[in-house]
Amino acid sequence: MAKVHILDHPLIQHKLTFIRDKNTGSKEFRELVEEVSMLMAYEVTRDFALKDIEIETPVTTTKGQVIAGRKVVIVPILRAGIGMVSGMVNLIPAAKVGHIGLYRDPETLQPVEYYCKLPSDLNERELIVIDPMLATGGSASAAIKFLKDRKVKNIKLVCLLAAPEGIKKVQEEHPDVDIYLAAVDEKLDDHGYIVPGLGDAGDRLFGTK
Ligand SMILES: O=P(O)(O)OC[C@H]1O[C@H](OP(=O)(O)OP(=O)(O)O)[C@H](O)[C@@H]1O
Ligand SMILES: O=c1cc[nH]c(=O)[nH]1
Ligand SMILES: [Mg+2]
Repeated sequence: MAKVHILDHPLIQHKLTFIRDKNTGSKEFRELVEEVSMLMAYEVTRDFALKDIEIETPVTTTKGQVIAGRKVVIVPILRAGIGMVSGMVNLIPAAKVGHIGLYRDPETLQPVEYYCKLPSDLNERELIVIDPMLATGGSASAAIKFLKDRKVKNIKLVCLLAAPEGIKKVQEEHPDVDIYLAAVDEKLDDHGYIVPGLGDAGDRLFGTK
């Protein structure tokens, strides 16, 4: 079974509190989501392998370590996942970015696909799927299945908040995918919103209703 990593770093938890606050406006919300995503990228890349290289300092020759050619694709689930891209790309600048467009039907809560653009060398790369919200898990699970159908093997899922239902669904359907979260919330409400949550992540990022 894949691991669930809760990233309880004080900086992440501090910023998450203001992300949750309904009085935080779109500008600050966007900035905070970017900052938390960057901090999360730091943990998500912790298992990246290093290789030794020789360099010259102004004083002498020495060995240094660099990341061993790990190729990454960051895949935001549109729309809300877009809010996490810049923070992730800041720390993994060589990453390509693929997009999967899914929205959750408000009646059925089922994911509906409307867009896909992925790099052609997808299956030579490690994939990091990003979306602020893991609620029923339908969207994340569908996005991961979509990628696996294209023969991708190494996938991680990074979300800000999750409900226990969403974690369970992804773990059951994709036991090979590690999940990285800033927090696990209590439950879903009758409309499939995470409680206490942060509301509609896409609407708060983009100022829509
Ligand atoms: O786990 P689930 O129950 O599938 O819910 C989570 C999904 O819902 C939200 O997207 P939404 O459908 O609101 O689309 P948006 O990003 O365009 O706002 C969120 O960003 C996830 O993609
Ligand atoms: O709480 C939730 C659940 C799904 N999508 C959101 O944006 N928020
Ligand atoms: Mg939304």
